[in-house]
Amino acid sequence: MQKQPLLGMTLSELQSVVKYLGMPSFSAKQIASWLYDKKVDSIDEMTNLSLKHREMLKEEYEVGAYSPVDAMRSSDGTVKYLYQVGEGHYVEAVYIPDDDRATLCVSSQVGCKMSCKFCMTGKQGFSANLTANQILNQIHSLPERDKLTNVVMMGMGEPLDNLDEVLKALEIMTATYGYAWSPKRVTLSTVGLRKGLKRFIEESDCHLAVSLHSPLPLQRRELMPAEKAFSITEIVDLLHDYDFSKQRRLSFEYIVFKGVNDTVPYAKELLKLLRGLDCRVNLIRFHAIPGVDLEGADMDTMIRFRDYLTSHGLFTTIRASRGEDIFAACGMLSTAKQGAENKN
Ligand SMILES: C[S@@+](CC[C@H](N)C(=O)[O-])C[C@H]1O[C@@H](n2cnc3c(N)ncnc32)[C@H](O)[C@@H]1O
Ligand code: SF4
Repeated sequence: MQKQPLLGMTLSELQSVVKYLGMPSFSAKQIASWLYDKKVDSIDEMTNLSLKHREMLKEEYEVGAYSPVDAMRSSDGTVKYLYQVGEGHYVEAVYIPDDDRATLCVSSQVGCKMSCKFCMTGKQGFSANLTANQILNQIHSLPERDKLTNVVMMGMGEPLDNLDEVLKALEIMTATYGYAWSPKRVTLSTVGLRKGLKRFIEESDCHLAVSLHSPLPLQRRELMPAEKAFSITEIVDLLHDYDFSKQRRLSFEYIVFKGVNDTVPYAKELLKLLRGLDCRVNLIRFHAIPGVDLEGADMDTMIRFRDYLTSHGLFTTIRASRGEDIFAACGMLSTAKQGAENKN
Protein backbone atom coordinates (compact mmCIF):
# COMPACT_ATOMS: atom_id res chain seq x y z
CA MET A 1 0.00 0.00 0.00
CA GLN A 2 1.22 3.49 -0.89
CA LYS A 3 1.90 5.39 2.33
CA GLN A 4 0.51 8.89 2.71
CA PRO A 5 2.98 11.75 3.23
CA LEU A 6 2.67 13.78 6.44
CA LEU A 7 4.83 16.61 5.09
CA GLY A 8 2.40 19.06 3.51
CA MET A 9 -0.46 18.34 5.93
CA THR A 10 -1.97 21.32 7.73
CA LEU A 11 -2.55 21.16 11.47
CA SER A 12 -6.21 20.33 10.95
CA GLU A 13 -5.28 17.46 8.62
CA LEU A 14 -2.78 16.16 11.20
CA GLN A 15 -5.54 16.39 13.81
CA SER A 16 -7.72 14.15 11.64
CA VAL A 17 -4.85 11.65 11.28
CA VAL A 18 -4.23 11.36 15.02
CA LYS A 19 -7.96 11.11 15.70
CA TYR A 20 -8.29 8.34 13.13
CA LEU A 21 -5.40 6.44 14.73
CA GLY A 22 -6.74 6.96 18.26
CA MET A 23 -3.71 8.99 19.35
CA PRO A 24 -4.01 11.85 21.87
CA SER A 25 -5.12 15.09 20.19
CA PHE A 26 -1.97 16.97 21.32
CA SER A 27 0.14 14.64 19.16
CA ALA A 28 -0.97 16.60 16.06
CA LYS A 29 1.01 19.62 17.28
CA GLN A 30 3.95 17.40 18.21
CA ILE A 31 4.01 15.92 14.70
CA ALA A 32 3.74 19.41 13.15
CA SER A 33 6.71 20.51 15.23
CA TRP A 34 8.78 17.51 14.07
CA LEU A 35 7.87 18.16 10.44
CA TYR A 36 8.06 21.93 10.20
CA ASP A 37 10.29 23.09 13.05
CA LYS A 38 12.78 20.26 13.49
CA LYS A 39 12.35 19.18 9.86
CA VAL A 40 12.89 15.45 10.41
CA ASP A 41 12.93 12.99 7.50
CA SER A 42 11.48 9.95 9.30
CA ILE A 43 8.74 9.07 11.77
CA ASP A 44 11.35 7.23 13.90
CA GLU A 45 12.87 10.59 14.77
CA MET A 46 9.61 11.80 16.38
CA THR A 47 10.82 10.64 19.77
CA ASN A 48 8.23 12.32 21.98
CA LEU A 49 5.56 10.08 20.43
CA SER A 50 5.37 6.68 22.12
CA LEU A 51 7.00 3.78 20.26
CA LYS A 52 3.55 2.22 19.83
CA HIS A 53 2.17 5.37 18.22
CA ARG A 54 5.20 5.75 15.94
CA GLU A 55 4.71 2.16 14.76
CA MET A 56 1.00 2.81 14.15
CA LEU A 57 1.77 5.96 12.19
CA LYS A 58 4.38 4.16 10.09
CA GLU A 59 1.89 1.54 8.94
CA GLU A 60 0.00 4.05 6.80
CA TYR A 61 2.10 7.22 6.74
CA GLU A 62 5.61 8.45 6.02
CA VAL A 63 7.23 11.87 6.26
CA GLY A 64 7.36 12.00 2.46
CA ALA A 65 10.60 13.98 1.97
CA TYR A 66 12.81 13.27 -1.03
CA SER A 67 16.00 14.91 -2.24
CA PRO A 68 16.44 16.59 -5.64
CA VAL A 69 17.58 14.22 -8.40
CA ASP A 70 19.71 16.73 -10.25
CA ALA A 71 21.22 20.20 -9.87
CA MET A 72 22.77 22.79 -12.17
CA ARG A 73 25.01 25.43 -10.66
CA SER A 74 25.49 28.87 -12.16
CA SER A 75 28.72 30.82 -11.92
CA ASP A 76 26.79 33.48 -9.95
CA GLY A 77 25.76 31.04 -7.19
CA THR A 78 22.23 30.32 -8.46
CA VAL A 79 21.35 26.61 -8.30
CA LYS A 80 18.55 25.00 -10.24
CA TYR A 81 17.30 21.79 -8.58
CA LEU A 82 15.22 19.12 -10.26
CA TYR A 83 12.72 17.17 -8.14
CA GLN A 84 10.98 14.03 -9.30
CA VAL A 85 7.22 14.21 -8.69
CA GLY A 86 5.77 10.89 -9.75
CA GLU A 87 6.52 8.60 -12.67
CA GLY A 88 8.47 10.45 -15.38
CA HIS A 89 7.54 13.89 -14.02
CA TYR A 90 9.98 16.53 -12.88
CA VAL A 91 9.76 20.09 -11.58
CA GLU A 92 12.36 22.74 -10.96
CA ALA A 93 13.13 24.84 -7.90
CA VAL A 94 15.69 27.59 -8.27
CA TYR A 95 17.80 28.78 -5.34
CA ILE A 96 18.95 32.39 -5.77
CA PRO A 97 21.40 33.69 -3.14
CA ASP A 98 22.01 37.42 -2.91
CA ASP A 99 23.87 39.78 -0.57
CA ASP A 100 21.32 39.91 2.20
CA ARG A 101 18.70 37.41 1.07
CA ALA A 102 18.29 33.93 -0.39
CA THR A 103 15.19 33.25 -2.44
CA LEU A 104 13.72 29.97 -3.63
CA CYS A 105 11.58 29.96 -6.75
CA VAL A 106 9.05 27.15 -6.24
CA SER A 107 6.91 25.23 -8.78
CA SER A 108 3.20 24.55 -8.39
CA GLN A 109 2.42 22.29 -11.38
CA VAL A 110 4.11 19.91 -13.80
CA GLY A 111 3.82 21.96 -16.97
CA CYS A 112 1.07 24.56 -17.34
CA LYS A 113 -2.23 25.00 -19.19
CA MET A 114 -1.82 28.72 -19.86
CA SER A 115 0.31 28.47 -23.04
CA CYS A 116 2.02 31.84 -22.73
CA LYS A 117 3.92 32.41 -25.95
CA PHE A 118 7.26 33.24 -24.28
CA CYS A 119 7.33 30.48 -21.65
CA MET A 120 9.09 27.13 -21.83
CA THR A 121 6.79 25.61 -19.21
CA GLY A 122 3.81 26.70 -21.29
CA LYS A 123 5.31 24.83 -24.26
CA GLN A 124 5.38 21.61 -22.20
CA GLY A 125 1.60 21.62 -21.84
CA PHE A 126 -0.01 20.47 -18.62
CA SER A 127 0.77 17.15 -16.95
CA ALA A 128 -0.23 17.35 -13.28
CA ASN A 129 -0.95 19.49 -10.25
CA LEU A 130 1.59 19.27 -7.45
CA THR A 131 0.31 18.25 -4.04
CA ALA A 132 1.06 20.40 -0.98
CA ASN A 133 3.63 17.70 -0.13
CA GLN A 134 5.40 18.14 -3.47
CA ILE A 135 5.31 21.93 -3.18
CA LEU A 136 6.63 21.98 0.38
CA ASN A 137 9.24 19.31 -0.26
CA GLN A 138 11.01 21.72 -2.63
CA ILE A 139 11.77 23.76 0.51
CA HIS A 140 12.12 20.92 3.04
CA SER A 141 14.65 18.97 0.96
CA LEU A 142 16.61 21.94 -0.34
CA PRO A 143 20.26 21.63 0.67
CA GLU A 144 20.34 25.38 1.47
CA ARG A 145 16.96 25.44 3.26
CA ASP A 146 18.31 26.99 6.47
CA LYS A 147 19.64 29.99 4.55
CA LEU A 148 16.31 30.79 2.85
CA THR A 149 14.81 34.20 3.52
CA ASN A 150 12.15 34.33 0.77
CA VAL A 151 9.97 32.09 -1.36
CA VAL A 152 8.40 33.05 -4.67
CA MET A 153 5.76 30.89 -6.35
CA MET A 154 7.29 31.72 -9.73
CA GLY A 155 8.50 28.32 -10.85
CA MET A 156 6.69 26.00 -13.21
CA GLY A 157 2.91 26.20 -13.38
CA GLU A 158 0.11 28.61 -12.64
CA PRO A 159 -0.44 28.58 -8.86
CA LEU A 160 -4.05 29.83 -9.04
CA ASP A 161 -4.87 26.83 -11.24
CA ASN A 162 -3.90 24.57 -8.29
CA LEU A 163 -5.12 26.80 -5.53
CA ASP A 164 -6.25 24.28 -2.88
CA GLU A 165 -2.80 22.69 -2.67
CA VAL A 166 -0.99 26.02 -3.01
CA LEU A 167 -3.03 27.57 -0.18
CA LYS A 168 -2.23 24.61 2.06
CA ALA A 169 1.48 25.02 1.36
CA LEU A 170 1.27 28.80 1.99
CA GLU A 171 -0.59 28.16 5.26
CA ILE A 172 2.17 25.82 6.43
CA MET A 173 4.88 28.33 5.47
CA THR A 174 3.24 31.13 7.45
CA ALA A 175 1.36 29.45 10.35
CA THR A 176 2.84 29.39 13.86
CA TYR A 177 2.60 25.58 13.84
CA GLY A 178 4.46 25.54 10.48
CA TYR A 179 7.55 27.48 9.37
CA ALA A 180 6.11 30.60 11.04
CA TRP A 181 7.45 32.89 8.30
CA SER A 182 6.00 36.34 7.87
CA PRO A 183 3.70 36.38 4.79
CA LYS A 184 5.91 39.23 3.59
CA ARG A 185 8.56 36.63 2.82
CA VAL A 186 6.33 34.84 0.31
CA THR A 187 5.14 36.05 -3.12
CA LEU A 188 2.72 34.32 -5.44
CA SER A 189 2.99 35.15 -9.13
CA THR A 190 0.02 34.66 -11.44
CA VAL A 191 -1.39 35.53 -14.84
CA GLY A 192 -4.63 36.23 -12.94
CA LEU A 193 -7.43 33.67 -13.10
CA ARG A 194 -11.04 34.66 -12.58
CA LYS A 195 -11.71 31.72 -10.31
CA GLY A 196 -8.69 31.96 -8.06
CA LEU A 197 -7.53 35.56 -7.76
CA LYS A 198 -10.19 36.81 -5.35
CA ARG A 199 -9.88 33.67 -3.24
CA PHE A 200 -6.10 33.98 -2.99
CA ILE A 201 -6.34 37.64 -1.98
CA GLU A 202 -8.94 36.85 0.68
CA GLU A 203 -7.49 33.61 2.06
CA SER A 204 -3.79 34.50 2.15
CA ASP A 205 -1.72 37.51 3.27
CA CYS A 206 1.23 36.71 1.01
CA HIS A 207 2.46 39.24 -1.54
CA LEU A 208 0.89 39.20 -5.01
CA ALA A 209 2.70 39.59 -8.34
CA VAL A 210 0.61 39.77 -11.51
CA SER A 211 2.25 38.86 -14.80
CA LEU A 212 1.21 41.75 -17.02
CA HIS A 213 3.62 41.99 -19.98
CA SER A 214 1.32 44.26 -21.98
CA PRO A 215 -1.15 46.97 -20.94
CA LEU A 216 -3.13 46.44 -24.16
CA PRO A 217 -5.70 43.64 -23.95
CA LEU A 218 -5.34 42.68 -27.63
CA GLN A 219 -1.57 42.42 -27.43
CA ARG A 220 -1.67 40.72 -24.04
CA ARG A 221 -4.02 38.13 -25.50
CA GLU A 222 -1.45 37.37 -28.22
CA LEU A 223 1.24 36.82 -25.60
CA MET A 224 -0.95 35.25 -22.93
CA PRO A 225 -4.11 33.38 -23.96
CA ALA A 226 -5.38 33.57 -20.33
CA GLU A 227 -6.25 37.21 -21.11
CA LYS A 228 -9.28 35.92 -23.06
CA ALA A 229 -10.84 34.38 -19.96
CA PHE A 230 -10.05 37.18 -17.49
CA SER A 231 -8.78 40.41 -18.95
CA ILE A 232 -6.18 42.69 -17.42
CA THR A 233 -8.78 45.45 -17.05
CA GLU A 234 -11.02 43.09 -15.05
CA ILE A 235 -8.02 42.03 -12.97
CA VAL A 236 -7.14 45.65 -12.19
CA ASP A 237 -10.80 46.42 -11.35
CA LEU A 238 -10.79 43.56 -8.84
CA LEU A 239 -7.48 44.69 -7.32
CA HIS A 240 -8.94 48.17 -6.67
CA ASP A 241 -11.27 46.54 -4.11
CA TYR A 242 -8.35 45.60 -1.82
CA ASP A 243 -5.83 47.54 0.24
CA PHE A 244 -2.22 47.05 -0.80
CA SER A 245 -0.96 50.21 0.87
CA LYS A 246 0.24 48.51 4.07
CA GLN A 247 2.22 45.33 4.64
CA ARG A 248 1.04 43.45 1.60
CA ARG A 249 2.78 44.20 -1.68
CA LEU A 250 1.21 44.21 -5.12
CA SER A 251 3.55 44.16 -8.08
CA PHE A 252 3.23 43.71 -11.83
CA GLU A 253 5.78 41.78 -13.84
CA TYR A 254 6.61 43.05 -17.27
CA ILE A 255 8.99 41.27 -19.64
CA VAL A 256 10.42 43.93 -21.93
CA PHE A 257 10.37 42.54 -25.48
CA LYS A 258 12.38 44.32 -28.16
CA GLY A 259 10.12 46.26 -30.53
CA VAL A 260 6.97 44.83 -28.96
CA ASN A 261 6.17 46.59 -25.67
CA ASP A 262 9.25 48.71 -24.97
CA THR A 263 8.37 52.26 -26.03
CA VAL A 264 6.84 55.36 -24.42
CA PRO A 265 3.27 54.72 -25.70
CA TYR A 266 3.31 51.41 -23.78
CA ALA A 267 4.65 53.15 -20.69
CA LYS A 268 1.80 55.68 -20.98
CA GLU A 269 -0.78 52.88 -21.26
CA LEU A 270 0.74 51.22 -18.20
CA LEU A 271 0.44 54.44 -16.20
CA LYS A 272 -3.20 54.74 -17.30
CA LEU A 273 -4.02 51.11 -16.45
CA LEU A 274 -2.39 51.11 -13.01
CA ARG A 275 -3.43 54.63 -11.93
CA GLY A 276 -4.71 54.69 -8.36
CA LEU A 277 -3.34 51.26 -7.39
CA ASP A 278 -0.71 50.95 -4.68
CA CYS A 279 1.75 48.87 -6.65
CA ARG A 280 5.14 48.65 -8.29
CA VAL A 281 6.33 47.29 -11.63
CA ASN A 282 9.19 44.83 -12.06
CA LEU A 283 10.79 44.84 -15.48
CA ILE A 284 12.11 41.42 -16.42
CA ARG A 285 14.77 40.48 -18.95
CA PHE A 286 13.46 37.96 -21.46
CA HIS A 287 15.21 34.57 -21.41
CA ALA A 288 15.06 33.51 -25.04
CA ILE A 289 13.49 30.12 -25.72
CA PRO A 290 13.82 28.01 -28.86
CA GLY A 291 11.35 28.49 -31.69
CA VAL A 292 9.84 31.76 -30.45
CA ASP A 293 10.18 34.97 -32.48
CA LEU A 294 10.60 37.27 -29.48
CA GLU A 295 13.73 39.04 -28.32
CA GLY A 296 14.57 40.82 -25.11
CA ALA A 297 15.06 44.60 -25.17
CA ASP A 298 18.57 45.85 -24.41
CA MET A 299 19.50 47.28 -21.02
CA ASP A 300 19.47 50.92 -22.17
CA THR A 301 15.90 50.55 -23.37
CA MET A 302 14.90 48.91 -20.10
CA ILE A 303 16.51 51.70 -18.08
CA ARG A 304 14.73 54.36 -20.17
CA PHE A 305 11.41 52.53 -19.71
CA ARG A 306 11.98 52.21 -15.95
CA ASP A 307 12.94 55.87 -15.59
CA TYR A 308 9.92 57.04 -17.54
CA LEU A 309 7.53 55.08 -15.32
CA THR A 310 9.26 56.04 -12.07
CA SER A 311 9.42 59.72 -13.02
CA HIS A 312 5.66 59.61 -13.66
CA GLY A 313 4.96 58.22 -10.20
CA LEU A 314 4.92 54.46 -10.84
CA PHE A 315 7.78 52.90 -8.87
CA THR A 316 9.59 50.53 -11.23
CA THR A 317 12.59 48.25 -10.81
CA ILE A 318 14.58 46.07 -13.18
CA ARG A 319 14.83 42.52 -11.89
CA ALA A 320 18.43 41.37 -11.79
CA SER A 321 18.74 38.45 -14.16
CA ARG A 322 20.35 35.58 -12.29
CA GLY A 323 21.76 32.26 -13.34
CA GLU A 324 21.67 33.09 -17.04
CA ASP A 325 24.21 30.39 -17.87
CA ILE A 326 21.94 27.68 -16.42
CA PHE A 327 18.59 29.40 -16.58
CA ALA A 328 17.72 30.08 -20.18
CA ALA A 329 14.12 29.89 -19.03
CA CYS A 330 12.10 28.20 -16.37
CA GLY A 331 11.06 24.75 -17.55
CA MET A 332 14.15 23.99 -19.64
CA LEU A 333 15.84 21.51 -17.31
CA SER A 334 12.67 19.55 -16.67
CA THR A 335 11.80 19.57 -20.38
CA ALA A 336 15.25 18.15 -21.16
CA LYS A 337 14.90 15.49 -18.45
CA GLN A 338 11.44 14.42 -19.59
CA GLY A 339 12.63 14.38 -23.20
CA ALA A 340 15.59 12.14 -22.29
CA GLU A 341 13.31 9.71 -20.46
CA ASN A 342 10.88 9.54 -23.36
CA LYS A 343 13.77 8.52 -25.64
CA ASN A 344 14.83 5.69 -23.32
C1 LIG B 1 7.12 30.89 -14.90
S1 LIG B 1 5.92 32.02 -14.30
C2 LIG B 1 5.13 31.11 -12.99
C3 LIG B 1 4.06 31.86 -12.27
C4 LIG B 1 2.80 32.15 -13.05
N1 LIG B 1 2.40 31.09 -13.88
C5 LIG B 1 2.94 33.42 -13.85
O1 LIG B 1 2.95 33.34 -15.08
O2 LIG B 1 3.03 34.48 -13.24
C6 LIG B 1 6.87 33.23 -13.41
C7 LIG B 1 7.27 34.45 -14.19
O3 LIG B 1 8.21 34.07 -15.20
C8 LIG B 1 7.91 34.80 -16.37
N2 LIG B 1 8.48 34.12 -17.53
C9 LIG B 1 8.02 33.04 -18.18
N3 LIG B 1 8.82 32.73 -19.23
C10 LIG B 1 9.82 33.64 -19.23
C11 LIG B 1 10.95 33.87 -20.07
N4 LIG B 1 11.20 33.09 -21.11
N5 LIG B 1 11.77 34.92 -19.78
C12 LIG B 1 11.51 35.71 -18.71
N6 LIG B 1 10.46 35.55 -17.88
C13 LIG B 1 9.61 34.53 -18.14
C14 LIG B 1 6.40 34.81 -16.35
O4 LIG B 1 5.83 35.77 -17.19
C15 LIG B 1 6.10 35.12 -14.90
O5 LIG B 1 6.10 36.51 -14.69
S1 SF4 C 1 4.28 32.17 -17.76
FE1 SF4 C 1 3.24 31.23 -16.01
S2 SF4 C 1 1.12 30.98 -16.72
FE2 SF4 C 1 2.32 31.39 -18.54
S3 SF4 C 1 2.76 29.34 -19.37
FE3 SF4 C 1 4.50 29.97 -18.05
S4 SF4 C 1 4.06 29.13 -16.07
FE4 SF4 C 1 2.17 29.08 -17.23
